[in-house]
Amino acid sequence: METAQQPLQSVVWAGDHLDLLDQRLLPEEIVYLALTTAEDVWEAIRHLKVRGAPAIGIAAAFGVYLGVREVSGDAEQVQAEINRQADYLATSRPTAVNLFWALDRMKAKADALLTGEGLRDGEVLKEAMLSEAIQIQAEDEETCRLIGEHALTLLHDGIGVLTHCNAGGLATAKYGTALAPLYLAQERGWNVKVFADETRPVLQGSRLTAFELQQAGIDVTLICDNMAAMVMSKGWVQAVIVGTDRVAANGDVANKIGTYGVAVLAKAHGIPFYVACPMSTIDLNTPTGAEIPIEERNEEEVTEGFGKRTAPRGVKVFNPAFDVTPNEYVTAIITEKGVVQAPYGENLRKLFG
Ligand SMILES: CSC[C@H]1O[C@H](OP(=O)(O)O)[C@H](O)[C@@H]1O
Repeated sequence: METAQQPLQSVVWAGDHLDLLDQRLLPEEIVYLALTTAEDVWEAIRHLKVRGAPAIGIAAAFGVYLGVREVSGDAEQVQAEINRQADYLATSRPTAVNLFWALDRMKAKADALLTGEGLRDGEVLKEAMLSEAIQIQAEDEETCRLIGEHALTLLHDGIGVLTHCNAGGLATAKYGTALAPLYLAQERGWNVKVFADETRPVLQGSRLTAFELQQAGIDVTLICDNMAAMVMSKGWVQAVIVGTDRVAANGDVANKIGTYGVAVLAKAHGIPFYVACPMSTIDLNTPTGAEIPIEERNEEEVTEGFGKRTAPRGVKVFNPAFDVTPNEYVTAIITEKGVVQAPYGENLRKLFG
């Protein structure tokens, strides 16, 4: 799926360091940071320089390699450091399961080489970690393309789509999850009108989604989060499609704060609410949304903005970065293996075979 204007890549392996697009500076500045240590990657994830569940997992995978590449010793000594670096990177953010999925995959790869193939050479193991991180990124690009193909079967030429936050190329290896079908629709010459919620308080919608889609030449209208109801009431939206950071085994969906409200509005207006995600975002080990850890972030994200303080000093602030949409509001979950509908408990388990 080649589009005229490909979205910027958020994570780029540069041969001996990681070039990472500092998404905090978008849309005004396009700045790539050269990361050389696991600490650099931890800090980039924590402070949303890189964000979006798949992109976080990809960055963390490279972070494991950056964390062990200077270590000397045999394979067992290097494996111990791999596990230590993975456990450290796992503390950067709590909600997006792709972070833990990617780190577990790096640890499992090392374990398979040592126990399965009897690897003893530490240098070979380090190179295997780099290869695995590169593989994770390459697989995510293909996964997002497939998600786009399946999602497109639910949309049509001339449709109005509303999305919340950014689940585009900036949140993944390329193409995105929720935005993937929009790029594909453009390639097919469809006329799709997108309404992008600005997504307070960090404004991923206005800063990132509106930026990505405008760069791609896709018809996007930016709205404040509190305008979604009116836009739906005017009949301008025929589908909502969002990404997610973790889908529980029963189909409850954790996503950017405000998503639950959009899902309730969609139901109230009889509009389908679709969630697009790779299987790596589906966490069968978390039974329901109640068990998904919800990250709370600094109050300054809420009280500072537009270059000045926008709230009285000392006021109490609640700043959850995510909320959970109960599965009964989810029309379908779109993955690289196809579209999943309720009953989610049974059908998500089937997805994994
Ligand atoms: C394709 S995952 C995108 C997902 O990640 C965002 O969260 P954050 O920007 O805080 O990393 C948001 O929940 C998006 O839906």
